[in-house]
Amino acid sequence: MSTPLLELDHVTKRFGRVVIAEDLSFSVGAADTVGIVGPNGAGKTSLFGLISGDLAPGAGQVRFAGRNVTRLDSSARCRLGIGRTYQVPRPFTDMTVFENVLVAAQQGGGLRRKASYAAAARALGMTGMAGEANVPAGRLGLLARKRLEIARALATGPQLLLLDEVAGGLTDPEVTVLVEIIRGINAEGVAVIWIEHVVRALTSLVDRMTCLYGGEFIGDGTPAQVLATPRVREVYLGSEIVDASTIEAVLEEGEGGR
Ligand SMILES: Nc1ncnc2c1ncn2[C@@H]1O[C@H](COP(=O)(O)OP(=O)(O)OP(=O)(O)O)[C@@H](O)[C@H]1O
Repeated sequence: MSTPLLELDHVTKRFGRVVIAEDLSFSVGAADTVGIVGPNGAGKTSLFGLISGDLAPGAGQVRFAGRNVTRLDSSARCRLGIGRTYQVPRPFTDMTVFENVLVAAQQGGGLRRKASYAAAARALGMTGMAGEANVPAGRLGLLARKRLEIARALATGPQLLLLDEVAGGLTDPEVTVLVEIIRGINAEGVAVIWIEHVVRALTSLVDRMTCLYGGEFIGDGTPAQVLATPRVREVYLGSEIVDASTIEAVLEEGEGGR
């Protein structure tokens, strides 16, 4: 079997008494699509921090493309091919869309002038933002801001793209647009790990789903398998984020809801 693109090996992280990651082991292959669900405070964004290098684990190892990256910071990991979006995007609002993406290609991806322009243009093309290249980022609507956030991550040239709740706040048709953009990125060979509360968006894309709760995985399998897991249903029951009827509807639509 080929080496997975990403491997977490018994990773643990605590902030004082708060357990963020408890002995997590997890692997993702090249071009895989993995969805991560879990209630608020489950440790999902922190998991991204551990993968991207924004957080250092207390114990365990993170490997990327067969290399131990545990001690590398986020900029070094980004240059190796781990790109991420943030739950609260912070574009440079006075800069144009193109300039924002160019900065990501140069600062995040470490690309030089000509290559950075090409990467920025490609990222805008893949996210459907080419027509807004000269618009100041501060003037964008919500969907365009989400596209820009993805374009910024894409411009760094990732082999692995971490998406943190990019569908939040969008209408159903907008979510569909976003899913198609992500599908297109994945079709280019980029592995995607997507944290999302909008379960329907996830189930329309991912092959595999995991559920995080209290810093532990309580489900890992196809979306239908995970959503049918009693423990997963239990933690979501009464949740305002994903109600039981949404899970039922996804399950009724069949394996993965696709
Ligand atoms: N720097 C920090 N110091 C202390 N506690 C932290 C820190 N960062 C996160 N936490 C705590 O760790 C837990 C997990 O947070 P995290 O943001 O990873 O959860 P999440 O699953 O992404 O939640 P949400 O769905 O609300 O975004 C929370 O209890 C949070 O308050």
